[in-house]
Amino acid sequence: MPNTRIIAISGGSGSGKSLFTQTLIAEILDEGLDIRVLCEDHYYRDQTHLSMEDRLQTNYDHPKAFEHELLIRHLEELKQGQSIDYPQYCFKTHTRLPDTQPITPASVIIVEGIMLLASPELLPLFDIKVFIDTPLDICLLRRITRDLQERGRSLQSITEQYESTVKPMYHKFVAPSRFTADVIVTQGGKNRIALDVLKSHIQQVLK
Ligand SMILES: Nc1ncnc2c1ncn2[C@@H]1O[C@H](COP(=O)(O)OP(=O)(O)O)[C@@H](O)[C@H]1O
Ligand SMILES: O=c1ccn([C@@H]2O[C@H](COP(=O)(O)O)[C@@H](O)[C@H]2O)c(=O)[nH]1
Repeated sequence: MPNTRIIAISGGSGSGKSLFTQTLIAEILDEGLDIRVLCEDHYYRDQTHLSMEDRLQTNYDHPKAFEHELLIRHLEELKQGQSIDYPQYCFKTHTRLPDTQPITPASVIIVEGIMLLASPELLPLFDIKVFIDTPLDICLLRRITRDLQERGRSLQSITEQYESTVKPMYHKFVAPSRFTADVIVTQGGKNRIALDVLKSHIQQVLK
């Protein structure tokens, strides 16, 4: 697909990346414009060969936890006008699901995820780099609620994982990656002005 634009939306876990992205996508689709979204989470490595005990030891907040090779290949294929088999990931079992979902190319693709801007191999693919800058204590409060409700987690496992990997990896990888961003967004997924700025950019590309 000639001139495909790829927009990366990154930030800490619980910063509001998904809400921001889903709000943007819904408003663009409402206008009848065509756009795709890929979540970096779907590219967590397949761990079906590991026991549940071993899967619980994985550091999910390290760039190596993601199969970025596959994400790069998929973004390149979409840019070339080819469809991809989008992986599906289960947070409860910490591994890929057997089924994939076909995704067809579009002129604008949004990718969202924690390590997108912390991974030098991905940066050249992005036309716009956005960082959702939310204080870590707010991220944690949101993550607790979400992980209890949606990701089958206990409060104890959330707090242990936060101390052992989420917080240290945030400081090591995610926070410094904000300096690679073109746009820094405060107020999480509800920053109306930032949504409007990106929306008008996307409208210009698509119209
Ligand atoms: N500005 C905001 N105000 C209040 N709640 C928000 C805001 N941004 C996001 N949330 C909520 O916080 C939770 C985590 O946001 P989410 O977008 O899933 O984060 P991420 O994708 O960065 O992990 C969700 O329940 C979402 O609705
Ligand atoms: O199997 C898994 C995979 C990931 N996580 C945690 O998820 C977040 C990233 O997802 P967001 O949607 O950005 O919150 C990451 O911080 C991992 O710790 C997991 O717990 N288990």
